[in-house]
Amino acid sequence: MFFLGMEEADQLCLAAKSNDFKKVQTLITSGTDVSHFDGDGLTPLMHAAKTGNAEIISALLEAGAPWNALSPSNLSAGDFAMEAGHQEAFDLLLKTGIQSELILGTIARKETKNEYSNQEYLQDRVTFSEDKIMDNESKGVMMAWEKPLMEAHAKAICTNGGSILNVGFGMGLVDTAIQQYHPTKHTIIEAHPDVYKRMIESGWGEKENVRIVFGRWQDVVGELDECGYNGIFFDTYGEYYEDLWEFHQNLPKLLKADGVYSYFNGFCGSNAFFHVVYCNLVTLEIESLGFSTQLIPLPVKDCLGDEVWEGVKQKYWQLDTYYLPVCLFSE
Ligand SMILES: C[S@@+](CC[C@H](N)C(=O)[O-])C[C@H]1O[C@@H](n2cnc3c(N)ncnc32)[C@H](O)[C@@H]1O
Repeated sequence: MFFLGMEEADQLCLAAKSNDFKKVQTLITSGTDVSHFDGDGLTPLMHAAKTGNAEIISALLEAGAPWNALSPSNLSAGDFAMEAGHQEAFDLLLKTGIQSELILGTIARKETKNEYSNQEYLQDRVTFSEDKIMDNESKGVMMAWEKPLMEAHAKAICTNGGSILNVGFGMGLVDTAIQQYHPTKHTIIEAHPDVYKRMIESGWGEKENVRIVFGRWQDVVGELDECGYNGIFFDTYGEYYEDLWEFHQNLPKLLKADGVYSYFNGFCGSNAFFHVVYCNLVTLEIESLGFSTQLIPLPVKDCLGDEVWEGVKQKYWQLDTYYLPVCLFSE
């Protein structure tokens, strides 16, 4: 099976591919590079994930193999395990992904050069067209294909009627849907001056039940009604997981005891496994605040033809299913 003259790192890929645990162990012990990509662009961990060998996967992960390396077709080891239905392998990779994002991801993202995550976005111009808002790098801030998702979010948070809070106006899709449920009070926080100006120009400031709070939610959260909201939705732009987490810490003092919270669940929308890692991460962290989360699958494949992304720099969503979070205080 092993070719004379073959580099040790390639031998490691081959050993993982052929389920040879002993050889994998020997090569790891002799210091072989566990993050090597073979001629097909695959790492030893990807090969092990394809065959589903949990023993080899554990050994590679312990030796520091990167769980988040990507193949030429943008698939990670976790994607391979998921596609092949190898549950144990998938669970191991998921656990590693969650732990690593909790620790290393946070450290890396904190090293941002700006005062806050989306400082440049909030200071630059945005452009509006009928079907999207784009930032000044031609990245989609909000796009019309999300309309059915926004309608579903509105339905979820308006279940009990009453007072509703939305963070991030964008194209006003979720707010338009919220208005259809006739909330007694509808508070909208928006931080971008151009988006705010457009809200005012299009009459949102004159609606009887609407209160617009202009500013970053981080700066205006103290102006909100304590334990006053029956439904809350969060969907900003250019912020990180840590920002969402920071917002979540405010939930217990904003949401009524029987209130419903939801957020745009778009983290890592171009890789199925990374997305699962983030779905789990948010669910776990929000659980520590006393909430249970239900993720409702919504098919989105049909709204997303190639024409949707014409002129847009990044396809921020490439998955077939969107998981809409519905979060409630646990009993
Ligand atoms: C993705 S869009 C929201 C789309 C909206 N859900 C809809 O249905 O059209 C994100 C919005 O959040 C705003 N935003 C970004 N950061 C914010 C912050 N820290 N506080 C409040 N709004 C913010 C952006 O300017 C943008 O209008």
